[in-house]
Amino acid sequence: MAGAKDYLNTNVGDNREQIEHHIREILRLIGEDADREGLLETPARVTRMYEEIFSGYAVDPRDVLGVTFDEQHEELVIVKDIVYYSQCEHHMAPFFGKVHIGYVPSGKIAGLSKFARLVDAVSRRLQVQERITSQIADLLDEVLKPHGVMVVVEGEHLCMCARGVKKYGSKTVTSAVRGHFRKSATLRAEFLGLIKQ
Ligand SMILES: Nc1nc2c(ncn2[C@@H]2O[C@H](COP(=O)(O)OP(=O)(O)OP(=O)(O)O)[C@@H](O)[C@H]2O)c(=O)[nH]1
Ligand SMILES: [Zn+2]
Repeated sequence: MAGAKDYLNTNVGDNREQIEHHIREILRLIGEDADREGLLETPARVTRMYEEIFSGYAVDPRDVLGVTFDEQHEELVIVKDIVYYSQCEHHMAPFFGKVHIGYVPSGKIAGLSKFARLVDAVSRRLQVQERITSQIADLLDEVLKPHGVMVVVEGEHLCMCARGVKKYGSKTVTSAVRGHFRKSATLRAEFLGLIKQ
């Protein structure tokens, strides 16, 4: 199980100046004139974009789930179609899609917005889709201690479209199951049926 140090690394904004400097160097090294008008603000813009797309490094996802409520609803709860945007750790190219989360509470529920915040905290970093999927399942399992959790993630990877094999439109689907979902094909089928609607 990952500890806080595996999640909480840095606030990108604290390194703004150095990042701008290195982006400027990259512009120069790919053959651009970093001083031409159209590029003058680019290092600062890219750095601001990094602050957004890598904002997950400033967050411990457990804090996101910090507020929970005691509630005796021990039936399936699904939060589906949560949009995420991440960067693959191999090429630093975007991949994005939807996350579907189902869980069966065992006395503790989380606010619905917290599932979306959890998705952002885990995906706004360099990632692989499989790890996003299992980290969300493990964090929910750890914090809510539910009877079970199932997570399905759909993703389109630009490193497979814009370059390399150039297979535009192919989708990757990953899943993670914990607790009762592992044992019960009926519960998995109920979850999969409801996320398709
Ligand atoms: N499993 C997994 N693979 C990913 C993900 N994102 C990117 N990749 C893959 O990471 C692999 C890196 O392969 P390498 O052979 O080291 O890199 P490459 O030469 O750029 O590979 P090609 O993309 O085949 O040109 C590629 O097959 C990517 O499609 C992800 O989220 N999960
Ligand atoms: Zn990639």
